[in-house]
Amino acid sequence: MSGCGCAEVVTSGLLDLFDARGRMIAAARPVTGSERVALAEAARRVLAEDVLAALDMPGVDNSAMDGYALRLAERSDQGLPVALRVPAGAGVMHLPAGGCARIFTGAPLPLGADAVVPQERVTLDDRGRMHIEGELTEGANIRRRGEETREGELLLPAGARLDAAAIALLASHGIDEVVVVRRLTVALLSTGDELIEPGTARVPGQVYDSNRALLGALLDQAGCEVLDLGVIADARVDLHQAFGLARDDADLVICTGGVSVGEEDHVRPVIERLGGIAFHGVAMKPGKPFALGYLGDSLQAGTPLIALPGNPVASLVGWQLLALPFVQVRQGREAAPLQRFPVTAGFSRRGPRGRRELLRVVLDWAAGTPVARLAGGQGSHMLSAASQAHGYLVVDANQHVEEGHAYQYCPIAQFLD
Ligand SMILES: Nc1nc2c(c(=O)[nH]1)N[C@H]1C(S)=C(S)[C@@H](COP(=O)(O)OP(=O)(O)OC[C@H]3O[C@@H](n4cnc5c(N)ncnc54)[C@H](O)[C@@H]3O)O[C@H]1N2
Ligand code: MOO
Repeated sequence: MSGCGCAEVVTSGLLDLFDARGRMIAAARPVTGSERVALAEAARRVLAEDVLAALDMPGVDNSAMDGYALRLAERSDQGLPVALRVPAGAGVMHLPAGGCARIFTGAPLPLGADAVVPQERVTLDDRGRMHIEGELTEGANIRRRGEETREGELLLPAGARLDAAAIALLASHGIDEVVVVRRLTVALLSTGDELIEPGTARVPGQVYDSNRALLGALLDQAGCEVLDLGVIADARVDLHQAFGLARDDADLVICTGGVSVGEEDHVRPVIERLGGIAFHGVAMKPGKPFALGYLGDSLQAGTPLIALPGNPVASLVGWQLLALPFVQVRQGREAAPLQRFPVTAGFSRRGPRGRRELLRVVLDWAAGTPVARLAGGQGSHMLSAASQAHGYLVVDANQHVEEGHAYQYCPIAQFLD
Protein backbone atom coordinates (compact mmCIF):
# COMPACT_ATOMS: atom_id res chain seq x y z
CA MET A 1 0.00 0.00 0.00
CA SER A 2 1.32 3.42 -0.85
CA GLY A 3 1.34 5.84 2.10
CA CYS A 4 -0.93 8.33 0.36
CA GLY A 5 -3.61 5.72 -0.35
CA CYS A 6 -3.20 5.99 -4.11
CA ALA A 7 -1.77 3.43 -6.51
CA GLU A 8 1.98 3.89 -6.77
CA VAL A 9 3.13 5.09 -10.18
CA VAL A 10 6.36 3.50 -11.34
CA THR A 11 8.55 6.44 -12.17
CA SER A 12 11.30 6.78 -14.69
CA GLY A 13 13.41 9.72 -15.79
CA LEU A 14 13.69 10.94 -12.20
CA LEU A 15 16.96 12.16 -10.76
CA ASP A 16 18.46 10.23 -7.87
CA LEU A 17 17.96 12.15 -4.60
CA PHE A 18 21.68 12.50 -3.88
CA ASP A 19 22.46 13.50 -7.46
CA ALA A 20 19.77 16.14 -7.20
CA ARG A 21 21.24 17.40 -3.93
CA GLY A 22 24.68 17.57 -5.55
CA ARG A 23 23.23 19.52 -8.47
CA MET A 24 21.54 21.98 -6.13
CA ILE A 25 24.81 22.62 -4.32
CA ALA A 26 26.78 22.95 -7.57
CA ALA A 27 24.21 25.34 -9.07
CA ALA A 28 24.11 27.77 -6.14
CA ARG A 29 26.16 30.99 -6.26
CA PRO A 30 26.83 33.12 -3.16
CA VAL A 31 25.25 36.57 -3.24
CA THR A 32 27.50 39.60 -3.02
CA GLY A 33 27.05 42.45 -0.56
CA SER A 34 27.55 42.74 3.16
CA GLU A 35 26.54 44.93 6.06
CA ARG A 36 27.83 45.75 9.53
CA VAL A 37 25.44 44.71 12.30
CA ALA A 38 25.47 44.88 16.08
CA LEU A 39 26.27 41.57 17.76
CA ALA A 40 22.79 41.60 19.32
CA GLU A 41 21.35 41.48 15.76
CA ALA A 42 23.81 38.94 14.41
CA ALA A 43 22.20 35.61 15.37
CA ARG A 44 21.80 33.30 12.32
CA ARG A 45 23.72 35.69 10.07
CA VAL A 46 26.73 34.57 8.02
CA LEU A 47 30.13 36.25 8.48
CA ALA A 48 31.27 38.09 5.34
CA GLU A 49 34.88 38.28 6.51
CA ASP A 50 37.25 36.45 8.83
CA VAL A 51 37.16 37.60 12.45
CA LEU A 52 40.52 37.55 14.28
CA ALA A 53 40.98 37.15 18.00
CA ALA A 54 41.09 40.58 19.59
CA LEU A 55 42.78 39.26 22.75
CA ASP A 56 44.77 36.41 24.16
CA MET A 57 42.21 34.08 25.67
CA PRO A 58 42.28 33.77 28.63
CA GLY A 59 43.61 37.32 29.00
CA VAL A 60 45.73 36.48 32.10
CA ASP A 61 46.81 33.33 33.95
CA ASN A 62 43.90 32.64 36.30
CA SER A 63 42.47 30.09 38.67
CA ALA A 64 40.20 27.26 37.47
CA MET A 65 38.98 26.63 41.04
CA ASP A 66 37.87 28.27 44.23
CA GLY A 67 40.83 27.48 46.46
CA TYR A 68 44.35 28.61 47.34
CA ALA A 69 47.24 29.68 45.09
CA LEU A 70 50.78 28.94 46.23
CA ARG A 71 54.42 28.46 45.24
CA LEU A 72 54.67 24.70 45.13
CA ALA A 73 58.26 24.77 46.40
CA GLU A 74 57.06 26.54 49.58
CA ARG A 75 54.54 23.82 50.51
CA SER A 76 55.42 22.63 54.03
CA ASP A 77 54.09 20.49 56.87
CA GLN A 78 53.72 23.68 58.94
CA GLY A 79 51.15 24.96 56.44
CA LEU A 80 51.16 28.34 54.71
CA PRO A 81 49.72 31.58 56.06
CA VAL A 82 46.96 33.12 53.90
CA ALA A 83 48.65 36.35 52.87
CA LEU A 84 46.34 37.57 50.11
CA ARG A 85 42.70 37.42 48.99
CA VAL A 86 42.12 37.52 45.20
CA PRO A 87 38.50 37.73 44.02
CA ALA A 88 37.52 37.54 40.29
CA GLY A 89 37.93 41.00 38.78
CA ALA A 90 40.93 41.86 40.97
CA GLY A 91 44.09 43.14 39.29
CA VAL A 92 47.24 41.03 39.02
CA MET A 93 48.91 40.93 42.46
CA HIS A 94 52.21 39.57 43.82
CA LEU A 95 52.21 36.52 46.07
CA PRO A 96 54.30 37.40 49.16
CA ALA A 97 57.15 34.95 49.82
CA GLY A 98 56.18 32.13 52.16
CA GLY A 99 52.46 32.80 51.93
CA CYS A 100 49.50 31.55 49.91
CA ALA A 101 46.52 33.40 48.43
CA ARG A 102 42.84 32.73 48.91
CA ILE A 103 41.62 32.73 45.29
CA PHE A 104 38.36 32.26 43.38
CA THR A 105 37.50 30.77 39.98
CA GLY A 106 38.53 33.11 37.17
CA ALA A 107 40.54 35.42 39.46
CA PRO A 108 44.02 36.41 38.18
CA LEU A 109 46.78 34.18 39.48
CA PRO A 110 49.12 36.26 41.69
CA LEU A 111 52.63 36.59 40.25
CA GLY A 112 54.91 33.98 41.77
CA ALA A 113 52.17 31.34 42.30
CA ASP A 114 52.52 28.16 40.26
CA ALA A 115 49.65 25.96 41.47
CA VAL A 116 46.12 26.22 42.82
CA VAL A 117 44.66 23.71 45.26
CA PRO A 118 40.83 23.41 45.39
CA GLN A 119 39.37 24.34 48.76
CA GLU A 120 37.92 20.80 49.20
CA ARG A 121 41.50 19.50 49.55
CA VAL A 122 42.55 22.04 52.16
CA THR A 123 42.29 22.37 55.93
CA LEU A 124 42.93 25.55 57.86
CA ASP A 125 44.49 25.12 61.30
CA ASP A 126 43.64 27.27 64.34
CA ARG A 127 46.40 29.72 63.33
CA GLY A 128 44.73 30.11 59.92
CA ARG A 129 47.51 28.28 58.08
CA MET A 130 46.59 26.32 54.99
CA HIS A 131 47.42 22.56 54.80
CA ILE A 132 47.07 20.58 51.57
CA GLU A 133 45.82 16.99 51.38
CA GLY A 134 47.31 14.77 48.68
CA GLU A 135 49.49 15.46 45.66
CA LEU A 136 49.69 18.75 43.81
CA THR A 137 51.60 19.29 40.57
CA GLU A 138 53.03 22.46 39.10
CA GLY A 139 50.45 24.29 36.99
CA ALA A 140 47.54 22.44 38.63
CA ASN A 141 44.21 24.24 38.25
CA ILE A 142 45.72 27.19 36.42
CA ARG A 143 44.20 28.44 33.15
CA ARG A 144 47.11 29.90 31.21
CA ARG A 145 47.02 33.18 29.31
CA GLY A 146 46.45 32.49 25.59
CA GLU A 147 46.00 28.71 26.06
CA GLU A 148 42.78 28.83 24.04
CA THR A 149 43.56 31.57 21.48
CA ARG A 150 46.31 34.07 20.81
CA GLU A 151 45.55 37.64 19.77
CA GLY A 152 45.44 37.85 15.95
CA GLU A 153 44.61 34.17 15.39
CA LEU A 154 41.57 33.24 13.31
CA LEU A 155 38.56 33.20 15.60
CA LEU A 156 35.78 32.58 13.07
CA PRO A 157 36.15 32.28 9.28
CA ALA A 158 34.12 34.08 6.61
CA GLY A 159 31.13 31.88 5.87
CA ALA A 160 30.55 30.87 9.51
CA ARG A 161 26.94 31.03 10.58
CA LEU A 162 26.60 32.80 13.88
CA ASP A 163 24.91 30.54 16.38
CA ALA A 164 24.67 31.26 20.09
CA ALA A 165 28.13 29.83 20.86
CA ALA A 166 29.76 31.88 18.06
CA ILE A 167 28.07 35.05 19.32
CA ALA A 168 29.26 34.31 22.84
CA LEU A 169 32.80 33.74 21.51
CA LEU A 170 32.76 37.15 19.78
CA ALA A 171 31.37 38.80 22.91
CA SER A 172 34.11 37.18 24.99
CA HIS A 173 36.65 39.03 22.83
CA GLY A 174 34.88 42.34 23.40
CA ILE A 175 33.57 42.41 19.80
CA ASP A 176 30.21 44.17 19.52
CA GLU A 177 29.75 44.42 15.72
CA VAL A 178 30.38 42.10 12.80
CA VAL A 179 30.31 42.32 9.01
CA VAL A 180 27.79 39.80 7.68
CA VAL A 181 26.55 38.74 4.27
CA ARG A 182 23.44 40.66 3.35
CA ARG A 183 20.26 38.75 4.00
CA LEU A 184 18.87 36.74 1.08
CA THR A 185 15.51 38.00 -0.10
CA VAL A 186 13.34 35.03 -1.00
CA ALA A 187 10.06 35.56 -2.83
CA LEU A 188 7.53 33.01 -1.63
CA LEU A 189 4.26 32.10 -3.27
CA SER A 190 1.71 29.30 -3.20
CA THR A 191 -0.38 28.33 -6.18
CA GLY A 192 -3.78 26.68 -6.14
CA ASP A 193 -7.37 27.85 -6.59
CA GLU A 194 -8.37 25.77 -3.57
CA LEU A 195 -6.08 27.65 -1.18
CA ILE A 196 -7.32 30.13 1.39
CA GLU A 197 -5.66 32.01 4.24
CA PRO A 198 -5.79 30.56 7.79
CA GLY A 199 -8.22 32.60 9.88
CA THR A 200 -10.76 32.97 7.05
CA ALA A 201 -14.03 31.02 6.69
CA ARG A 202 -13.80 27.85 4.60
CA VAL A 203 -16.27 26.05 2.38
CA PRO A 204 -15.82 22.30 1.74
CA GLY A 205 -13.14 21.69 -0.85
CA GLN A 206 -11.09 24.71 0.13
CA VAL A 207 -7.74 24.10 1.79
CA TYR A 208 -5.88 26.35 4.19
CA ASP A 209 -2.52 27.36 2.80
CA SER A 210 -0.09 25.58 5.10
CA ASN A 211 2.89 25.60 2.75
CA ARG A 212 3.44 29.34 2.92
CA ALA A 213 3.27 29.13 6.71
CA LEU A 214 5.72 26.22 6.60
CA LEU A 215 8.18 27.84 4.23
CA GLY A 216 7.87 31.26 5.85
CA ALA A 217 8.94 29.67 9.15
CA LEU A 218 11.74 27.66 7.50
CA LEU A 219 13.09 30.69 5.65
CA ASP A 220 12.99 32.74 8.81
CA GLN A 221 14.89 29.99 10.63
CA ALA A 222 17.45 30.03 7.83
CA GLY A 223 17.92 33.79 8.29
CA CYS A 224 16.25 34.85 5.01
CA GLU A 225 14.06 37.89 4.34
CA VAL A 226 10.70 36.68 3.01
CA LEU A 227 8.94 38.58 0.23
CA ASP A 228 5.48 37.07 0.64
CA LEU A 229 3.58 37.13 -2.65
CA GLY A 230 0.60 35.24 -1.22
CA VAL A 231 -1.56 32.70 -3.01
CA ILE A 232 -1.51 32.94 -6.78
CA ALA A 233 -4.37 31.44 -8.81
CA ASP A 234 -3.62 28.42 -11.03
CA ALA A 235 -3.72 30.61 -14.12
CA ARG A 236 -0.82 31.40 -16.41
CA VAL A 237 -1.45 35.11 -16.47
CA ASP A 238 -1.38 35.40 -12.66
CA LEU A 239 1.70 33.21 -12.34
CA HIS A 240 3.41 35.17 -15.10
CA GLN A 241 2.82 38.43 -13.27
CA ALA A 242 3.92 37.05 -9.87
CA PHE A 243 7.09 35.46 -11.23
CA GLY A 244 7.92 38.70 -13.06
CA LEU A 245 7.78 40.59 -9.77
CA ALA A 246 9.72 37.92 -7.91
CA ARG A 247 12.44 37.85 -10.58
CA ASP A 248 13.11 41.57 -10.16
CA ASP A 249 12.94 41.82 -6.37
CA ALA A 250 14.39 38.60 -5.00
CA ASP A 251 17.60 36.56 -4.83
CA LEU A 252 15.61 33.35 -5.02
CA VAL A 253 12.01 32.42 -5.75
CA ILE A 254 10.29 29.56 -3.97
CA CYS A 255 6.86 28.44 -5.08
CA THR A 256 4.76 25.48 -4.03
CA GLY A 257 2.08 23.53 -5.86
CA GLY A 258 1.11 23.17 -9.48
CA VAL A 259 4.44 21.61 -10.34
CA SER A 260 3.16 18.12 -11.18
CA VAL A 261 1.72 16.88 -14.47
CA GLY A 262 -2.03 17.73 -14.39
CA GLU A 263 -3.54 20.30 -16.75
CA GLU A 264 -4.12 22.54 -13.72
CA ASP A 265 -0.36 22.50 -13.07
CA HIS A 266 0.76 25.69 -14.81
CA VAL A 267 3.98 26.42 -12.97
CA ARG A 268 6.36 24.63 -15.29
CA PRO A 269 5.16 26.16 -18.58
CA VAL A 270 5.29 29.66 -17.08
CA ILE A 271 8.83 29.14 -15.78
CA GLU A 272 9.84 27.89 -19.23
CA ARG A 273 8.34 31.02 -20.76
CA LEU A 274 10.20 33.38 -18.42
CA GLY A 275 13.42 31.38 -18.12
CA GLY A 276 14.08 27.67 -17.97
CA ILE A 277 14.15 24.46 -15.96
CA ALA A 278 17.48 22.94 -14.87
CA PHE A 279 15.85 19.71 -13.71
CA HIS A 280 12.42 18.46 -12.74
CA GLY A 281 11.53 15.28 -10.87
CA VAL A 282 13.47 13.52 -8.13
CA ALA A 283 13.16 9.85 -7.17
CA MET A 284 12.07 10.63 -3.63
CA LYS A 285 8.87 10.05 -1.75
CA PRO A 286 7.56 12.48 -0.75
CA GLY A 287 8.82 15.28 -2.95
CA LYS A 288 8.94 13.84 -6.46
CA PRO A 289 7.82 16.84 -8.54
CA PHE A 290 10.64 19.07 -7.26
CA ALA A 291 12.10 21.46 -9.85
CA LEU A 292 15.07 23.82 -10.03
CA GLY A 293 14.64 26.56 -12.59
CA TYR A 294 15.40 30.20 -13.24
CA LEU A 295 13.76 33.38 -14.40
CA GLY A 296 15.91 35.20 -16.94
CA ASP A 297 18.65 34.11 -19.30
CA SER A 298 20.30 31.35 -17.29
CA LEU A 299 20.58 29.84 -13.83
CA GLN A 300 23.68 31.94 -13.12
CA ALA A 301 22.61 35.22 -14.72
CA GLY A 302 18.93 35.09 -13.81
CA THR A 303 16.98 34.63 -10.57
CA PRO A 304 17.00 30.99 -9.43
CA LEU A 305 13.65 29.43 -8.73
CA ILE A 306 12.81 26.36 -6.65
CA ALA A 307 9.41 24.80 -7.29
CA LEU A 308 8.29 22.59 -4.44
CA PRO A 309 5.42 20.13 -4.67
CA GLY A 310 2.00 21.12 -3.30
CA ASN A 311 1.66 18.23 -0.88
CA PRO A 312 2.82 19.81 2.39
CA VAL A 313 5.18 17.05 3.54
CA ALA A 314 6.67 16.92 0.04
CA SER A 315 7.37 20.65 0.35
CA LEU A 316 8.95 20.16 3.78
CA VAL A 317 11.23 17.32 2.68
CA GLY A 318 12.09 19.09 -0.58
CA TRP A 319 13.16 22.13 1.43
CA GLN A 320 15.23 20.14 3.92
CA LEU A 321 17.11 17.91 1.51
CA LEU A 322 17.33 20.02 -1.65
CA ALA A 323 16.40 23.68 -1.18
CA LEU A 324 18.22 24.30 2.13
CA PRO A 325 21.72 23.39 0.84
CA PHE A 326 21.12 25.71 -2.14
CA VAL A 327 20.15 28.53 0.24
CA GLN A 328 23.16 27.84 2.44
CA VAL A 329 25.58 28.21 -0.47
CA ARG A 330 23.76 31.31 -1.73
CA GLN A 331 24.18 32.78 1.77
CA GLY A 332 27.94 32.44 1.48
CA ARG A 333 28.36 29.36 3.64
CA GLU A 334 29.03 25.73 2.89
CA ALA A 335 26.16 23.33 2.40
CA ALA A 336 25.98 21.25 5.55
CA PRO A 337 26.81 17.60 4.81
CA LEU A 338 23.80 15.34 5.20
CA GLN A 339 24.03 13.48 8.51
CA ARG A 340 22.78 9.92 8.40
CA PHE A 341 23.55 6.76 10.26
CA PRO A 342 22.01 3.30 10.65
CA VAL A 343 19.06 2.82 13.01
CA THR A 344 17.00 -0.33 13.55
CA ALA A 345 13.42 -0.33 12.27
CA GLY A 346 10.75 -1.31 14.79
CA PHE A 347 8.24 -2.13 12.03
CA SER A 348 7.93 -3.84 8.67
CA ARG A 349 6.58 -2.15 5.59
CA ARG A 350 6.42 -2.67 1.84
CA GLY A 351 9.03 -0.67 0.02
CA PRO A 352 8.48 2.21 -2.35
CA ARG A 353 8.64 1.44 -6.08
CA GLY A 354 11.06 3.48 -8.12
CA ARG A 355 11.71 6.15 -5.47
CA ARG A 356 13.73 6.42 -2.29
CA GLU A 357 11.29 6.92 0.58
CA LEU A 358 11.76 9.09 3.65
CA LEU A 359 9.57 7.65 6.36
CA ARG A 360 8.69 10.02 9.18
CA VAL A 361 9.78 8.22 12.36
CA VAL A 362 10.29 8.78 16.06
CA LEU A 363 13.15 7.16 17.96
CA ASP A 364 12.13 4.91 20.83
CA TRP A 365 14.97 4.68 23.40
CA ALA A 366 13.11 2.41 25.86
CA ALA A 367 15.47 -0.52 25.19
CA GLY A 368 18.60 1.64 25.56
CA THR A 369 19.45 1.77 21.85
CA PRO A 370 17.23 3.63 19.40
CA VAL A 371 14.48 1.87 17.47
CA ALA A 372 12.66 3.77 14.73
CA ARG A 373 8.86 3.70 14.87
CA LEU A 374 6.49 5.29 12.39
CA ALA A 375 5.47 8.73 13.65
CA GLY A 376 1.97 8.35 12.13
CA GLY A 377 0.35 8.31 8.70
CA GLN A 378 2.92 8.53 5.91
CA GLY A 379 0.82 10.24 3.22
CA SER A 380 2.59 13.26 1.77
CA HIS A 381 -0.48 15.34 2.68
CA MET A 382 -0.23 14.33 6.37
CA LEU A 383 1.51 16.99 8.40
CA SER A 384 0.76 15.44 11.80
CA ALA A 385 3.39 12.69 11.51
CA ALA A 386 5.89 15.19 10.11
CA SER A 387 5.28 17.45 13.10
CA GLN A 388 5.95 14.55 15.52
CA ALA A 389 8.92 13.01 13.72
CA HIS A 390 12.48 13.03 15.04
CA GLY A 391 13.90 12.03 11.69
CA TYR A 392 13.55 10.16 8.43
CA LEU A 393 14.24 6.49 7.88
CA VAL A 394 15.59 6.43 4.35
CA VAL A 395 14.45 3.37 2.43
CA ASP A 396 16.01 2.74 -0.96
CA ALA A 397 13.78 2.27 -3.99
CA ASN A 398 12.23 -1.20 -4.22
CA GLN A 399 13.54 -2.25 -0.79
CA HIS A 400 11.14 -3.56 1.88
CA VAL A 401 11.51 -2.51 5.48
CA GLU A 402 11.94 -5.49 7.80
CA GLU A 403 11.55 -5.15 11.52
CA GLY A 404 14.90 -5.57 13.30
CA HIS A 405 16.98 -4.55 10.26
CA ALA A 406 18.92 -1.29 10.15
CA TYR A 407 18.33 1.52 7.64
CA GLN A 408 19.87 4.93 7.20
CA TYR A 409 18.36 7.54 9.52
CA CYS A 410 18.51 11.30 8.98
CA PRO A 411 17.85 13.38 12.12
CA ILE A 412 15.56 16.34 11.44
CA ALA A 413 17.37 18.58 13.95
CA GLN A 414 20.24 18.93 11.44
CA PHE A 415 17.98 21.01 9.19
CA LEU A 416 17.44 23.70 11.83
CA ASP A 417 21.00 24.95 11.63
N1 LIG B 1 -0.97 11.88 -12.37
C1 LIG B 1 -0.10 12.25 -11.46
N2 LIG B 1 -0.56 12.91 -10.38
C2 LIG B 1 0.29 13.27 -9.44
C3 LIG B 1 1.64 12.93 -9.55
C4 LIG B 1 2.09 12.27 -10.71
O1 LIG B 1 3.27 11.95 -10.90
N3 LIG B 1 1.17 11.95 -11.65
N4 LIG B 1 2.49 13.26 -8.54
C5 LIG B 1 1.90 13.34 -7.23
C6 LIG B 1 2.85 13.84 -6.28
S1 LIG B 1 4.07 12.76 -5.85
C7 LIG B 1 2.71 15.04 -5.69
S2 LIG B 1 3.83 15.49 -4.44
C8 LIG B 1 1.67 15.98 -6.05
C9 LIG B 1 2.27 17.36 -6.25
O2 LIG B 1 1.54 18.07 -7.11
P1 LIG B 1 1.67 19.62 -7.36
O3 LIG B 1 2.98 20.12 -6.96
O4 LIG B 1 1.24 19.84 -8.73
O5 LIG B 1 0.66 20.21 -6.31
P2 LIG B 1 -0.89 20.46 -6.45
O6 LIG B 1 -1.46 19.54 -7.44
O7 LIG B 1 -1.07 21.90 -6.62
O8 LIG B 1 -1.35 20.07 -4.99
C10 LIG B 1 -1.16 18.78 -4.49
C11 LIG B 1 -1.85 18.68 -3.12
O9 LIG B 1 -1.30 19.58 -2.22
C12 LIG B 1 -2.25 20.51 -1.73
N5 LIG B 1 -1.61 21.82 -1.63
C13 LIG B 1 -1.10 22.52 -2.64
N6 LIG B 1 -0.60 23.68 -2.19
C14 LIG B 1 -0.83 23.72 -0.87
C15 LIG B 1 -0.58 24.67 0.14
N7 LIG B 1 0.03 25.83 -0.14
N8 LIG B 1 -0.96 24.40 1.41
C16 LIG B 1 -1.59 23.22 1.68
N9 LIG B 1 -1.86 22.28 0.75
C17 LIG B 1 -1.50 22.53 -0.50
C18 LIG B 1 -3.33 20.52 -2.77
O10 LIG B 1 -4.53 20.97 -2.24
C19 LIG B 1 -3.33 19.06 -3.19
O11 LIG B 1 -4.02 18.27 -2.26
O12 LIG B 1 1.03 15.57 -7.21
C20 LIG B 1 0.65 14.19 -7.20
N10 LIG B 1 -0.16 13.93 -8.32
O1 MOO C 1 4.84 11.47 -3.06
MO1 MOO C 1 4.60 13.18 -3.59
O2 MOO C 1 6.17 13.17 -3.94
O3 MOO C 1 3.15 13.01 -2.78
O4 MOO C 1 5.20 14.09 -2.39
